Amino acid sequence: MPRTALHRPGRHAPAALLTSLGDLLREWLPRQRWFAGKGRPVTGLRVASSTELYPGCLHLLVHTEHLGRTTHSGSATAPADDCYQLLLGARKVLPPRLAHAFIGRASAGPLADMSVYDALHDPRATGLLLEHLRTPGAAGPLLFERDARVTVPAGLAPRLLDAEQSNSSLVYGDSFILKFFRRVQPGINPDLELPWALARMGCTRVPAPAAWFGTSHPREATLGVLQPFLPGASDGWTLALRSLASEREFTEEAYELGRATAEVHLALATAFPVDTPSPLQNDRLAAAMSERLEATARAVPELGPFVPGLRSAFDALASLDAAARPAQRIHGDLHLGQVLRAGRQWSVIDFEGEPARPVPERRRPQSPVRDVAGMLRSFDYAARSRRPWRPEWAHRCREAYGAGYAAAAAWDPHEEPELLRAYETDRAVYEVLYEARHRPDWLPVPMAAVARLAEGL
Ligand SMILES: Nc1ncnc2c1ncn2[C@@H]1O[C@H](COP(=O)(O)OP(=O)(O)O)[C@@H](O)[C@H]1O
Ligand SMILES: O=P(O)(O)O[C@H]1O[C@H](CO)[C@@H](O[C@H]2O[C@H](CO)[C@@H](O)[C@H](O)[C@H]2O)[C@H](O)[C@H]1O
Repeated sequence: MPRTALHRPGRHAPAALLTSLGDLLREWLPRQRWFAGKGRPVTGLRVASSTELYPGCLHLLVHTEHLGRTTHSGSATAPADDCYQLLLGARKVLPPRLAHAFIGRASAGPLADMSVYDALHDPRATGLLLEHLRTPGAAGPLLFERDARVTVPAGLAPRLLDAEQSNSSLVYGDSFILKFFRRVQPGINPDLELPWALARMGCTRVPAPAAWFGTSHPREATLGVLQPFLPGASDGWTLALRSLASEREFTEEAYELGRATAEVHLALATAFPVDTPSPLQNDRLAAAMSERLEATARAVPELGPFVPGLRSAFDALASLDAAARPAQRIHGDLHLGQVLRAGRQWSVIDFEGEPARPVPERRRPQSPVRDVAGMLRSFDYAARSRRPWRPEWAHRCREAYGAGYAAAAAWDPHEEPELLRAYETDRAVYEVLYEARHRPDWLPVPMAAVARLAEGL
């Protein structure tokens, strides 16, 4: 995957650029949906890499520092230092068609008196990104690579998706979609690694990466992945809400979704054989889940009263013998928004794992039950996100999903009730923290599940 390229810095020294951009970014970054440090002021900013794609278009990797944060794993005030990928434009006069992308006017430094904007909204900049992906090679520390068997036509019109996302995505001519990772961590991103390996195995459940780019400086990291765009596809969340609104069943779709999940798991187990398959240690798993529960309760006080009830799910897991299913590579953040249906075929996307976890942890083999629990929680999310609540709808989806999974995998996740309950509980706890940080209005949705799970229901 990403090879090493020579580092050629941009025209302006990072420290000088910061004079122009520091104040603007300190204010703009925390307002972005993909900004992970919600609720904590940016206390430090550093430009780790700058590459001038053309005069007035800068590719930047920016480190932000915050006051401590509560991590997913429990340490209450871990030092927080995140790295973000930005594509910025700077113009003397911003044309009205880019007004919505305006970040601010630089008052000092090399960009003084220029209007700075998010260049992912600028077809000239995003067109050039596609051109680099079409014609692999290096641009400063950036290295563009492509699957030589795929032809990417020139001149495809770019459009930025306006979905509420953890990253930013650009659709090119309804033929390809480029995921531009926002929060960058060192190492290969599983969202390139897993679909690439699955595609090589002939697994058709995943759009195969056509091209990708990364950086070698300051450390190797994946920055973006181009895949075929599935035209006319709808995501599972939209389809589930549509089914609920029209009081239609979703069991057929859920069954097929179960099959698709199992097929992806089987393919992942083959593509990434675990050298010495050791059974997962339930007591260690339960301890990690309890730790996340405690940490989340510190960050979201509403969770406090439910902690003892929720912990009983982890205690039950700890007292079990080793899990029957060996650990393997999994999706890691499976929910209805991560599956696309085109015709009758479900495809699975976004193999990044839980965005808040460090990449090495996301790449670790885990129980496939974690993914199953993610999807089951998602049926519950859909059923509870609108009134009247339809718990029986979610229940029927659950059953159908398990049956579909068992039909393809020859084992039924419902046969491991303690493990499933522990993973569902852990997922609900993750969702509480996610919603508290990113979408506080949605907090009642996972909290309703928390109340139910704490009662052992
Ligand atoms: N191959 C694809 N074809 C069609 N639409 C896609 C494809 N990949 C992603 N999308 C759309 O882009 C959205 C965001 O993609 P996703 O990988 O989930 O990004 P994020 O990690 O930012 O949430 C999806 O919900 C889906 O609507
Ligand atoms: O941005 P990602 O898709 O990687 O995932 C994150 O955001 C999701 C919300 O967009 C969040 O999912 C939660 O809400 C969904 C409905 O919007 C629901 O389908 C999921 O079941 C629920 O977990 C996801 O947890 C988060 O990682």
